[in-house]
Amino acid sequence: MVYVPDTIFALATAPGKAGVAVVRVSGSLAGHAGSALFGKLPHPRMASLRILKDAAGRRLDQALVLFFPEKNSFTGEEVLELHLHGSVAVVNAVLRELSEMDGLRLAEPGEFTRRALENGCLDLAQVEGLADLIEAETEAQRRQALRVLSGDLGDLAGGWRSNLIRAAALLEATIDFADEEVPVDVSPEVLGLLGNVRSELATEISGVEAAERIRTGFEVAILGAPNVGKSTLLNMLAGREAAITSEYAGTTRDVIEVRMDLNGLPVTLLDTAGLRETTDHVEGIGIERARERAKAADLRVFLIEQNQHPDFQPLPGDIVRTAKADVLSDATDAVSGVSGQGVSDLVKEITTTLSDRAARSGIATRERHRTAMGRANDNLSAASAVLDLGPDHYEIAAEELRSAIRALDSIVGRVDVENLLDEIFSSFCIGK
Ligand SMILES: Nc1nc2c(ncn2[C@@H]2O[C@H](COP(=O)(O)OP(=O)(O)OP(=O)(O)O)[C@@H](O)[C@H]2O)c(=O)[nH]1
Repeated sequence: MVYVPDTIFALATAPGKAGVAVVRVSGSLAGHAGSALFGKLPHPRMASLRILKDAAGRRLDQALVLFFPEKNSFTGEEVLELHLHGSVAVVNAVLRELSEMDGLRLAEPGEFTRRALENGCLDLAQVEGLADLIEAETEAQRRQALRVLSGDLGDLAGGWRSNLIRAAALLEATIDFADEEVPVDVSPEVLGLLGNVRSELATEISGVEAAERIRTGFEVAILGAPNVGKSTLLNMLAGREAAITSEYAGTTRDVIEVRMDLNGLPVTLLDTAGLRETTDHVEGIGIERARERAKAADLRVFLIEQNQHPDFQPLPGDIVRTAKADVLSDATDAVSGVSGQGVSDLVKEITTTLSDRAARSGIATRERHRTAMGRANDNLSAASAVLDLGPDHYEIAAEELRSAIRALDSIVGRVDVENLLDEIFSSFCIGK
């Protein structure tokens, strides 16, 4: 018997009051469900305004409906989209009606996308790109996610794969004809192919860290002595009173985090406890935390009082500013969280520094990709090393190439990823 998956349905838009709410149905009974709700199905992929009715013929809503035939939809299955009036009551009534139809059930989180993957409409990297696109809050995140969703990583891995398959084929041919006189030495060509793939892998591997930062956000820590004005500056940057400020030194004790969009870059600003020697136990813990978080941050902004020597060592690339520019006679390189003096300049410098780092990102965006590329790279370096030992060792080199191909295949989900799927899809919301 052929296994037919259930037909699933869910609200695809955010729950709550809205102008329009979209309910999506996917599976072999999607068309049936549509006919039951509003009669004849519209032309494939053409919007049509219909009256939806329940089984007893009572009106549920007037809605724009779309029908996508099998193989011509996001999931690869028949898909029905109902663009309803976005009220809780309308959505609930339609979901209730669908749940009463035979063979239909509510979708699990990410189940639509999972079906798209299973039906070959998306590869695994694209699924990750889609998850990132839905999470995207800033321009940099949107652009990066869209690149992965478009399949660029799959294309790149596909190119490496073809090169490695050609290299493996050359080796296999030599192995198969080992007893005969082989006129050509294949190792230069094989080494050339491996060299190209390895250098591209190295570039991509080195870009993952920056890409991860774009995904999860850059951390910028504001540091300085107590009372120098760190919290006031953070509030000015955040545009709201995120941190408590006061004239008492030692006000900020724990690390305060504010997420913001800094000219398209996702940034988490950290306000930290003022750095000083203290006998106060709780303040001491805060200062220790401040130092640790600041060390791990992507960038540090040091605020110093005029004419005071900081008792800390900025790292290369860190930003140093004199505090309280508004009360200084010479406000060069100074900033004020009270008057706003120097703030746009500071924002510009933070943005430039982080943009330079963001520019190092490649197409691969996750630790999972880095691990797979790293494994492939190790296999290829092992293969290159044994190739130099002569044709007797080609068998081992070919095995290393096969392992490298398997590692690269895991990026797009061709192999070895069953155990990852639950983890990846659990981060999706229902209806996606
Ligand atoms: N004139 C002037 N006063 C400021 C400025 N920034 C902060 N202050 C004042 O300095 C005092 C300390 O400000 P905070 O922002 O709480 O300083 P902080 O560095 O976060 O202090 P801790 O939490 O103790 O580490 C407050 O009374 C602020 O009003 C500034 O740019 N100009």
